[in-house]
Amino acid sequence: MTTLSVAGGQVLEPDLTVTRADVLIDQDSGEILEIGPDLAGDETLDATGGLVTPGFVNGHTHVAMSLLRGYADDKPLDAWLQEDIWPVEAELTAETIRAGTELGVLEFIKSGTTSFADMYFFVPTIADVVEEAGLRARLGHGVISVGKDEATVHEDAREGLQVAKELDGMADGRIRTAFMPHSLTTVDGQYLEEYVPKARDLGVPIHYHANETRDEVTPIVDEHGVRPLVYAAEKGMLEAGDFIAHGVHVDESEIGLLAAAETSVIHCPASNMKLASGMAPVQRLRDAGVTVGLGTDGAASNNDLSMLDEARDAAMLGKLAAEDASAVDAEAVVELLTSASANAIGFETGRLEPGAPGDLAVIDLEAPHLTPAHDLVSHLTYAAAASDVRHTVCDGRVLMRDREVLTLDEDAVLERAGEAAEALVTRAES
Ligand SMILES: N[C@@H](CCSC[C@H]1O[C@@H](n2cnc3c(=O)[nH]cnc32)[C@H](O)[C@@H]1O)C(=O)O
Ligand SMILES: [Zn+2]
Repeated sequence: MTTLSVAGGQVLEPDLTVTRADVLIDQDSGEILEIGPDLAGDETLDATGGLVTPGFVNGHTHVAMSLLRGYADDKPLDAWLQEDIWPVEAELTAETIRAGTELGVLEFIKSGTTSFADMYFFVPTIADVVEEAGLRARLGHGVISVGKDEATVHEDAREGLQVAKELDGMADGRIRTAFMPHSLTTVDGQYLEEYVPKARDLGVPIHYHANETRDEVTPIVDEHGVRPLVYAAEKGMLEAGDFIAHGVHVDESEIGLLAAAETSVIHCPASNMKLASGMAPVQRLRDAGVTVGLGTDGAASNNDLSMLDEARDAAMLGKLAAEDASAVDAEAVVELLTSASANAIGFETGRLEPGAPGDLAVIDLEAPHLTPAHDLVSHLTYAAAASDVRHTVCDGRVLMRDREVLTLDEDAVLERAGEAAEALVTRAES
């Protein structure tokens, strides 16, 4: 057995108290062995002056959209997708996806994120990059029917099932999958009826965008006479382990449905603010017993992939939505950032305790904006930034040491991403 000791720091425990301790990880199993004083390991990571936190869990993203960062801003969801994003995405290739995924996961590692859920195209390529970079992910192929002929939709849906089946368990189990119809309005009901049961047979969860904008709610109410999440339940898409992205425009009956079904919601505050979609009722969801995770969504609607930024946004927006400064408090936000997001996407990560996966980040506290240290949970929510992350560890493997990423060549990734993005946009605009 080889071991890694993350030594000399303060450790954020699952009950959100902070203890001076070392964390010892078995690098063969990837699990945390012990948390306590003076734990020597074969390899040591210096956490002196730092806070050891669970690696952050990004519950909803489209990681390769990093290439579209800053390409199309300042539009609402529907126009943004149809006029700008989809025409460019039509030109994506596996090579472009590789470059964009490398760029996105580089940003994850540099900002302390160790696991994420992703919906996109060319998923086997995404899985290869995740494996090499050393992260943990739940991956799925986004299935859309609008604007496509029937044969193409069946092909798309079959690819969704195939990805869910074949990639599950890859990278020593760090890669899990889900079936991911894009949303309740972009996939016609007949396809949901046909393919959701097939995904159930594979035993994978279902993940989709839901109730993101009012324009997504109204057509379902008009056409089917029920709220979107009632419609989702009718289609078999609201079960324990499933998770929806956004959940902005949900009414009390839908909140009750989510809680009863044990379907989670991934809150994406930056994307919701930027596209002016609205504010998810995070406090009401949590009060009703719904598991709420946190996600960045894609970099084109954020425009960064830092979960610490997302944490602050979640706190600020949560208070505004509830018109209550005590809503979505710092402790709730740290749960959203770690254990709750992990629970939402079906991972055991997000907590530092013996037996849990060795996924963590060390935050450097020796900075003006993190001084004094009255309350480190408050600092994580309100004051810490991506650039404060000193080390990142996933499954017991050091992915970043002293801000040097060990699993990717940073300069090469940036260069390839710049070239791929430029070529992509040129293809789309010619
Ligand atoms: N196979 C599908 C791909 C879907 S991937 C997931 C899609 O979600 C899109 N997306 C990104 N952010 C959002 C959002 O906030 N709401 C809805 N869709 C989004 C993204 O651009 C991508 O097209 C197809 O043939 O089009
Ligand atoms: Zn999305």
